[in-house]
Amino acid sequence: MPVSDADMVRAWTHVLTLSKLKPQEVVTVLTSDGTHPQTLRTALIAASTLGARVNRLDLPPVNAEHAHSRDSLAYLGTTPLTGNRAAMAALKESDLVLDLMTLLFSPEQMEILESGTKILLAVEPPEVLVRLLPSLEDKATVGEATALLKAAKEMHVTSRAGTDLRLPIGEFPTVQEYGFVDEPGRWDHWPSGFGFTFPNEGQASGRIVLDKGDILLPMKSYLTSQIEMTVEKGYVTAITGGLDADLLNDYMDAFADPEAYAISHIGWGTQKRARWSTLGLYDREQTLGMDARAFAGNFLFSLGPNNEAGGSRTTACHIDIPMRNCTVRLDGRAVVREGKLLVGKELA
Ligand SMILES: O=c1ccc(O)c[nH]1
Repeated sequence: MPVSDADMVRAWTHVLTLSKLKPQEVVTVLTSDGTHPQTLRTALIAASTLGARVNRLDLPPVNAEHAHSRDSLAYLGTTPLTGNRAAMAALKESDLVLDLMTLLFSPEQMEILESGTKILLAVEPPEVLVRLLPSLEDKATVGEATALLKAAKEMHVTSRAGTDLRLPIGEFPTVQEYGFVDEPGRWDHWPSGFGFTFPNEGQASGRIVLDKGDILLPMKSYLTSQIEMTVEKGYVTAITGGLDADLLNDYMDAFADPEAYAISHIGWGTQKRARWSTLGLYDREQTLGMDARAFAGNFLFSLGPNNEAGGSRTTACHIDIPMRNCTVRLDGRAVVREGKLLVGKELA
């Protein structure tokens, strides 16, 4: 559904206000060839109207010779900022970077954040951005979830399909994604609504059974057959099943990188306005699939890099896998039960 410029300016104004943008602060809008023109046009208007000093930094796309998908999260690590001192200097001198290109999981993103610059990623199409406008309630819900994560020593994920995955945690920080950047040095993604951490290096173990309807990203596919993964010492050591498993194995083989099989971030969706079924209503290249990552009650895990949380793995291959109908326990206490997000006294 098209979105009017007026609605998108109002949406940007809402998000920039939640991000505590002040007059005279420097905002740099980071763009590349895949940037959505309406998202860019309305970001510039909203930021300028709020009194910010607004720059635009347009960088050429990279990785075309490697990536098998045009999804901006499919091939990570190197970005147009790699080795680009002038661009890095401009971004580190900015108070806020609106990333309409995708720096996620890049060493450069971490370096910019360490300078105190805030980064907000916004690459979903305007109608998804407007439908999943962030709120202070989202921040509170994600904050409750990550507070439980922070206090826990082990995440244990099970399902009727056969998943039984043990994930010792505590070595890495938790990450909150609630859609705006209200503190210096913070990164976030608009739209979102989930929290996560990373398993202690080399300690994830057990079995994951992806069931029909679970989602693979960046494939943007709903499984029509089960995929079984064996997890040993933090890595997926076997991926078996039918055609869906063959397709995943073939895609991951292309990276020829054993680090691609490491368990990366682990958490669950808390966004009640996102839905499991939404991905099926979009063409593959229209969306990153953030509804799939954020829908309340999913168990979201990923394969590949962990540099986002200070880990040393920066593999280019990144697979996000939101699962339905899982039970997620933290030190024995359920936070999600058979795909239903538990809140308030249900968490007892
Ligand atoms: O917002 C995101 C998107 C992808 C990802 O793997 C984590 N967070």
